[in-house]
Amino acid sequence: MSDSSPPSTWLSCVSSVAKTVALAGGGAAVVLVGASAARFAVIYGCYWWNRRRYDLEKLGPTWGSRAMPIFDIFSPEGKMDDWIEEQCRDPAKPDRFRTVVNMGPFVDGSQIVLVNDADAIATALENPASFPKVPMSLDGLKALIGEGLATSEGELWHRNRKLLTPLFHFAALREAFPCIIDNTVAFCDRMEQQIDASPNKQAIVTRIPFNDLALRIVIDNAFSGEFDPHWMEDAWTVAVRRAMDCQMISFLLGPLGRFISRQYVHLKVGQISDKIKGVVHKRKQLAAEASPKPSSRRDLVSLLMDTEGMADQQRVDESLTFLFAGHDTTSNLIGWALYLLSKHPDKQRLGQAEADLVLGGRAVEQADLPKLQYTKWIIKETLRMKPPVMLLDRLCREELKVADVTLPKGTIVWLGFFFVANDERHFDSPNVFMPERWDETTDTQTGANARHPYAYTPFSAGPRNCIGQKFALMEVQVVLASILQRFHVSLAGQDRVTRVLQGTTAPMNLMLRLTKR
Ligand code: HEM
Repeated sequence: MSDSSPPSTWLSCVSSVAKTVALAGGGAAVVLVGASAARFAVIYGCYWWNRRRYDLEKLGPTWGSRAMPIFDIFSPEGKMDDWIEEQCRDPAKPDRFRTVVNMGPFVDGSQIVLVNDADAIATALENPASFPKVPMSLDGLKALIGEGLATSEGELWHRNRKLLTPLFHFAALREAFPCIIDNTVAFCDRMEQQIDASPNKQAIVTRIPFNDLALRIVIDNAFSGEFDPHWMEDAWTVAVRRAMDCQMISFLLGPLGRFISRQYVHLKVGQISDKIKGVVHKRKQLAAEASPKPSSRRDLVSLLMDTEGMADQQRVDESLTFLFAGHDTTSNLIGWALYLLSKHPDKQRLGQAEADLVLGGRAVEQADLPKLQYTKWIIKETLRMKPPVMLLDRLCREELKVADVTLPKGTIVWLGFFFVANDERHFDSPNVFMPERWDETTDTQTGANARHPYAYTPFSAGPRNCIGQKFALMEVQVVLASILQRFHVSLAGQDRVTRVLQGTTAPMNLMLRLTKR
């Protein structure tokens, strides 16, 4: 078009482009809304049809009539958790209303039932073939971490579990210890510098610095620190956020949504995978040149490299799994523990007194861990009251008996660890933060009164329990003892902390004030 074109020609050109874009956008929106509405109609239709198979009288009051619960778990207010807690904790409710709770439809139209019964949880977790992970939930996770230990099943899972178990043996944990303490001391030093530099001699911290610390520890342990932790933190945070958003899109739009969201998540996860592949190739090259490895420690990558016949993609997926499973969980546990300690200064003082007695002025050593008993109880109690994983979903490939209710094949069960561990049928005064309850010398729930072994399973149980449990407990014990040794922790401002599900259950709005002791 020449410079001399009259302005009206320009205008009509722009306006027709705008019209076309608006029409296309409007059309797409109509298609999306129509597709979602149709999908919901089918889901609810299937759900109402399915409900005939249930003795609804025996399922507790329903949440599902209000909404599809799967969407509420993404809401920052955590309304559904509060509702469940209300139901489960109300002593006026008949027992069975607290044991089996009708949670409404799953995204494929099947019935979700929350199961708060230790016997039923035991049956489901001990028989993964009859009660596998829910394929549709796994699908979302696979977009993020591929087909690693947490998302694989059958023979592949079995082989990988056997292969990766040595990473968590006593000797391997001993090797991992220096990296945990070095990162923790550096974290405490940074906090002290912030306090010294601030006019009112305090540091205000959210849950982010704990997240960074936990991620650094995993990166160092799994990859011998071969990544830039800042880059990895940012990339990982974006990837997890995208995966959470995309789960919603896949649920809303079905297979098409799943396809689109996978591509979107992959744009970020692909960058992380490329970095991991880079480490794998570097190690291969060094092995070929018979050069010494950058680290003589057997980290995750070296273990994966030494496995004959393992494809590089499998190595990447296992690495992503450890990044995912190994840092959000522990950082949230640290955040929740400090939150509870800030609300219970008397318990905090007991933890500080123990740190003073065992450590004096020096850093934690591995031999101190068995002596830091009170710190261990704080962790156990935090895992009971504020577990990073509140429940797990499973698909019933066979009937599941829960108290006097039989759930038919095809039911999606939510195994409510959290609700069982906060039920007065298993724990006295469950709403009270009482680390001392874990003192085995005074525990009244022993012998014939022994607590049900599945009444407290924050790391899950059975063959698919958490492989990183010992590592996580060691890490959190070191971090908490070091913080208690050096700082007072209190809430900065009003308590606005709520639970939010971001992969794991995180303390949203956590704002702590650290001052030097
Ligand atoms: C407070 C910290 C942690 C908590 C509460 C926790 C909790 C859990 C739970 C409940 C499961 C079962 C998930 C399911 O069946 O769907 C699990 C599995 C798993 N966890 Fe952890 N975890 C923690 C820390 C860690 C760490 C530090 C690592 C690794 C370094 C790790 C690695 C894994 C892996 C790989 C699985 C899958 C195991 C399998 O399926 O065989 N976790 N975790």
